[in-house]
Amino acid sequence: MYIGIAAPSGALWKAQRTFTINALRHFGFGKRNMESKILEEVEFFMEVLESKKGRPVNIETSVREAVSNIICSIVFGKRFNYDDKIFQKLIKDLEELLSNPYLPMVNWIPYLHYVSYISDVLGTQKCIDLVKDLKAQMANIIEEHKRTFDEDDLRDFIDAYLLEWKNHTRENENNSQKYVSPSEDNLEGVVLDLFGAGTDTTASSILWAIIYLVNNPDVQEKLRNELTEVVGPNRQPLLNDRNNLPYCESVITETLRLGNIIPFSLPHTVTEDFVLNNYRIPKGSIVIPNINATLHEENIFPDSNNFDPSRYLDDNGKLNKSRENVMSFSLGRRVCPGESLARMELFLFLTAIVTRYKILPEGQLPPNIEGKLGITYSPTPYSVRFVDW
Ligand code: HEM
Repeated sequence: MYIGIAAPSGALWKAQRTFTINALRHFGFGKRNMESKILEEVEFFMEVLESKKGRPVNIETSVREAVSNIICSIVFGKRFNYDDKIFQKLIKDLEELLSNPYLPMVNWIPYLHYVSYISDVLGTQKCIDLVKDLKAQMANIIEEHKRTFDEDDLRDFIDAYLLEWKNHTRENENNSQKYVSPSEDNLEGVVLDLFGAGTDTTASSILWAIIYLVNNPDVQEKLRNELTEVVGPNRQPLLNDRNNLPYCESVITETLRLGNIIPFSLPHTVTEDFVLNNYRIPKGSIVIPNINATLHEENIFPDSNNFDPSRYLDDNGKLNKSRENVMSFSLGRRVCPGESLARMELFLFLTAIVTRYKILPEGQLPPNIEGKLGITYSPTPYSVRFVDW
């Protein structure tokens, strides 16, 4: 059975989420020492761009691999080489799963699963097979951890989870009042959720940022000017520089808004009957938060289809409050726990690229700004050129 973190509710969800957030923090999540892990990966990624020598390149797979390696190093305790066949298969399977255009519909209307008994027109059977396959790959990694587990030397998230499970089992043996805890059965699901959520989301956001910069050369120029004025042309910008780079922060916020990679968040279930604007919403209903509508609210984001980072700046070029209305990570108790990591990754990758390269279209026309909707909204494949400034 697949449980993970994003799917359950109630006590099981709470136990999974609390444990997961604490364990991720222990391994550097949201802390400054994440910076060196991300920068190590930025360097590998920049080597890929360097090797293209200004020729057109579709960087989708490289971006996904680079971003994925960061969550892999926290959860699995290691990064993979980009030509590692196992890693390539993981990334490919994940991409195929999340890009199925019918998957959101099947999530919202679960009865559609029955259609797959007649024919797999919606590709759901294919998705079930992909999840099985991905889980089997997670199981292999977990098995390897169990073989080499040492509770005095925790290497990563999987080890921390194994220890937590072991401790709860010991305690429950001596305690007649059993309580919900991370269970070993669910480890594959949790690890797969973290791998999926930590890979696809940020990678798609970086790919959107590049599209917007190529489509808006004036924004690219302004961003590069800010970086060279504040940081200089030869140094990699660091997280400490962030407060002095308001235009850069605005470009990232505008990418999160317009890129809008999870337009309908995740479906939530109503736990009690309630009334909203005279509509009765009974307990058990599935509610689909329309994040997309909030990100295109014309009163707050005038000319909302336009990529305009300056909307987050006041007359003195300082950040204003309107960026707090960009709810790409959702709100409330289920708000995305990966926000701070995602923002660090976006900042370090984007600034490394723009400090070093001018990004140009492959030919006459810039890449298409229409994306494709699966579980996430990601860009259609494109190629661009990275040319020394
Ligand atoms: C630009 C990047 C990202 C965006 C826009 C994003 C957005 C979201 C959104 C909208 C949700 C649904 C929240 C809800 O149910 O109300 C979510 C959930 C989640 N995200 Fe992210 N996310 C991003 C990156 C990440 C990263 C890097 C991780 C790494 C661990 C992550 C892990 C999760 C998890 C585990 C959940 C489920 C939380 C729960 O149900 O309690 N996300 N994210």
